[in-house]
Formats: sequence, structure tokens, C-alpha cells
Amino acid sequence: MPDHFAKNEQHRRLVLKALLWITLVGGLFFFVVNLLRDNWLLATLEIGYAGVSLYMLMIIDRTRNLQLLTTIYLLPFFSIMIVALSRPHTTFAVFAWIQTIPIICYMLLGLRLGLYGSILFVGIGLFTFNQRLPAEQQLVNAVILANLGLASLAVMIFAHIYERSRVLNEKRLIEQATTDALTGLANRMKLSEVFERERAHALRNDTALSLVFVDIDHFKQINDRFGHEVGDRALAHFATVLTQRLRITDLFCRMGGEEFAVLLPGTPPGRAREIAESLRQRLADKPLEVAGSAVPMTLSAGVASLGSDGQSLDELMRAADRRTYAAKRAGRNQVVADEDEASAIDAVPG
Ligand SMILES: Nc1nc2c(ncn2[C@@H]2O[C@H](COP(=O)(O)OP(=O)(O)OP(=O)(O)O)[C@@H](O)[C@H]2O)c(=O)[nH]1
Repeated sequence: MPDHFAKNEQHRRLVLKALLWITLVGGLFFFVVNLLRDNWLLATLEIGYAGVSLYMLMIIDRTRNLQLLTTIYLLPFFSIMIVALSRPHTTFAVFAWIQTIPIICYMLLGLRLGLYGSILFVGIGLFTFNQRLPAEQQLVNAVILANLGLASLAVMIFAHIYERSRVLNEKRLIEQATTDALTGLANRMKLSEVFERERAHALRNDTALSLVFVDIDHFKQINDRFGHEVGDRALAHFATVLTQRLRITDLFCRMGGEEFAVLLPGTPPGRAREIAESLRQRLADKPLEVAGSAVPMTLSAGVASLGSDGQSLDELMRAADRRTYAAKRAGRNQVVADEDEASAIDAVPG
């Protein structure tokens, strides 16, 4: 599961836990109150719900399908509120619970289900409440309903705004944490996340997955000659030029400094070599322009593939890295795609 979904789940798990404690304590309290008032239907529902809350508190940390568990819990929870509101023995104060529905729905079910759940259950709550008002005082009833309806609407709007900002902020934070600020490319953390997904996909569908490690040649000289600022521009230029050559499904990442990696889903070793070669060619064809003159850049690359070079990202990175440094030793500005080639370079005295 991607990390950001896990974070969202953690947030919802905490909210649900808090609600379960409230319904456990509330259920026990109202069980006693309803027993004392001889309201057997509600007493049974309340003690039953306290039991369900206790059971859910025990399993909540182990459950995988939190969304399903939440929905199974909320439907009877809201229904009990409505039943309680409709009973002649209960007070109108039960409507206070109806007003918590939008907050509960948005925090536990997210924006879309939060909206639908709020409209549905607050609507039914208002309708049920209206049935209990004396028919003869229509104007007073209208004022009461307008107050409760508007207050519920305000809670719903605030809950919607809160959840929307929370989701957007969370998205922004995740994006910042997984993006390299200078080039706008994905970073190492994102590569790990995507690699796991693509590896599972490749194993399930028996498709290929390759990784190209790319290192800019003599990058230090660009910094030394033109300054760090031009060095930064060169890195951004490199990212732009190479991204244009890749497919939308490929993941181009900056690993740090002048080292990059490209994850190529559905790409066997031979094709990955061709792609690495075309990246090398493209960079040579599109030098960075500084004050009207070209700053030539070249790259060295190593290719590794799932299966033949290992099963984990670490293994693939190690193999691709080894081949990149073989390419450097062989004179730079080239691609080394397999172990034979790397060993042949290593065997040359130098
Ligand atoms: N401008 C700029 N330079 C960086 C950045 N990150 C790393 N560098 C520089 O990249 C250079 C890398 O130098 P080396 O590791 O010697 O590699 P190289 O000069 O590319 O040589 P080879 O890899 O052997 O071809 C260093 O001078 C770093 O300061 C960055 O974000 N911006």
C-alpha cells in the first residue's frame, strides 16, 4: 500500500477509535437511563451498540479494510440516532447527535461519502424531528426547523472545508517529500514506492522491468568553470531534456547530486539499453545554452533488469551502479548493459 494511503488510514483509525470509546461509554450510560425509563427497545439497542463498540476497539488495529468496517459501524449508529429521535419518550436533545453526523462522516469517510452521508442522515433526522412537532404551531415549527437545518448545514460546510484542506495539505506534503526541488523529478523515496508497485505488477503479469542508472560526466567541471548556479541550471536542463524522451509510465528520479535513475516498466534488458542509448544521444544533441554558447554534457549509464540482476531495488541499483562505473572507466559517454560488458572493461588494465 502506498505510504500516503497508510497515513490517511492512520488518521481515520484514530478518529474511529475516539468515536468507539464515546459510543461505548455513551451506550452504557443510555442503557441504564433507558432501563430506568422502561424504554426496552432503546436500552437493548444501546447495550448492543456498546458491545459492538467494545468488539471493534479490540479488532480495529488488526483490520485491513477500515473503510468497510467504518461503514458497517456507522449505518446502525446513525440509524439508532434516528430511532431514538423518533421515540416519544426521548427528549429533543437527541438532535445534538444528528448535528455530529457531518463531522463523523467527513472525518471517517472522506469528501464524497462524507457529503452523501451527511445529506442523507441529517435529512432523515430533520424529517423525523419534524414528525414530533405539534402540527398546530406551524410558524414556530418552521423557525425551529430552520434553526436546526441551518446549524446542521453550517457544521456540514465547515466539515467539508476542513476535510478538503486536510486532504490538499496532505497531498502537498507527500508531493514535497517525494519530489526533488531543483529538477522537479521524483526522488529516491518515490522510486522505492513505485518500484514495489511495478515489481508486483511485473511478477503478476510476467512482464519485464528495467532500471537505468545515469551519472552526468565530469559535472564538477561545469560547476568549477561556470559556477554553481549554472551547475543547477544544467541539472534542470538535463532533467527536462531527458524527460521529453521518456514515456509517461517511466519514472525518472534524481538520486542525489548528478546521479539519476530511470525505472522502465514493461521493458526488457535489450530495449532498456536502446532507451539508455537514446537518452545519451539526446543529451549530446541538446546542450545547455549559457550566454549564447553551448555547454556540452554527456552521461554514463548502466542497465539492470528484474530477474536477471535480482529481485529487489537494492540489487538492481547495485548492478546498474556497477555498470555505470564500468562505463566511466571505459571513457564515459556510453552505456553498459550487462555483466559481460562490465567484466570485459574491468579486465582491461588501466
Ligand atoms: N550545481 C550543483 N552541483 C551539484 C549538486 N549536487 C552535486 N553537485 C556537484 O556535482 C559534482 C560531482 O562531482 P564528482 O562526484 O566528482 O563527479 P563528476 O565531476 O561528474 O565526475 P564523474 O562522475 O567521474 O564523471 C560535485 O562538484 C558536486 O558539488 C547540485 O545540486 N547543484
